[in-house]
Amino acid sequence: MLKALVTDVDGTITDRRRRINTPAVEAVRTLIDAGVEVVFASGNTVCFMDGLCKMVGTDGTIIGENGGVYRRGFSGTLRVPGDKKACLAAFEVLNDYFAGKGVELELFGEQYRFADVAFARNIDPDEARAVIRDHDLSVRVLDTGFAIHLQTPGVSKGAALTALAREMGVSTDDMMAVGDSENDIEMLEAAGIGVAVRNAPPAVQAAADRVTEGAYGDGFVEAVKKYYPYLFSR
Ligand SMILES: O=C(O)COP(=O)(O)O
Ligand SMILES: [Mg+2]
Repeated sequence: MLKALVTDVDGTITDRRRRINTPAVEAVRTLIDAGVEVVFASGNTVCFMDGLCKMVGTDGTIIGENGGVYRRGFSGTLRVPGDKKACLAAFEVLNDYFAGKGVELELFGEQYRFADVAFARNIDPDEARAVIRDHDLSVRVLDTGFAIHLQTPGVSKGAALTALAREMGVSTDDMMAVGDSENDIEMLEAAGIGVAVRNAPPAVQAAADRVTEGAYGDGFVEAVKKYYPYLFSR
């Protein structure tokens, strides 16, 4: 029996422009009202996630900053496995490199982040990876389709999911995870059932147990209805 649903946010319960998919919100509320725990897992900041949890109606259990932070309920202790200093140092290296090519990097919500660094997708992530490699930096470059993130190794939504499952007293086998992007791969692998929505790139689809027919929020709703048919039979 699936006791918890862990879902990515951007690209999974939104459309391609990041507008929330309202049937996806309704599906989440149906799960919550039936006693299924719903966890949002995102590259976004804690404050963004808190607003989302309040307005959708979850208990505030979150994985944020690609697993760089996680928390059980609104009032739980915020765990911070990520290392923002290392990510910021790597960002400075990238910033200098791209400035030399006349390209300015635009940070996203830096003052609200505890663990990872996010910036606009106006550069090629593979070029950023090569620069990080050349400088021997121990930092991962993640492209979510909405932003580029820097994160320390070992930190992922999947690692946070495993730690959170322990705090929740739920086995990861009893969890379903849904996602759309490379920052979701470890989470899709860690959960008992991993579902990729149709817009996910091939490597993400390959990491999933199932890929939906529909894309974005429509794919999310399809997955929820598939695994919880009894909640949607009327
Ligand atoms: O913050 C991002 O870049 C993407 O967020 P997501 O993990 O909810 O897709
Ligand atoms: Mg996403």
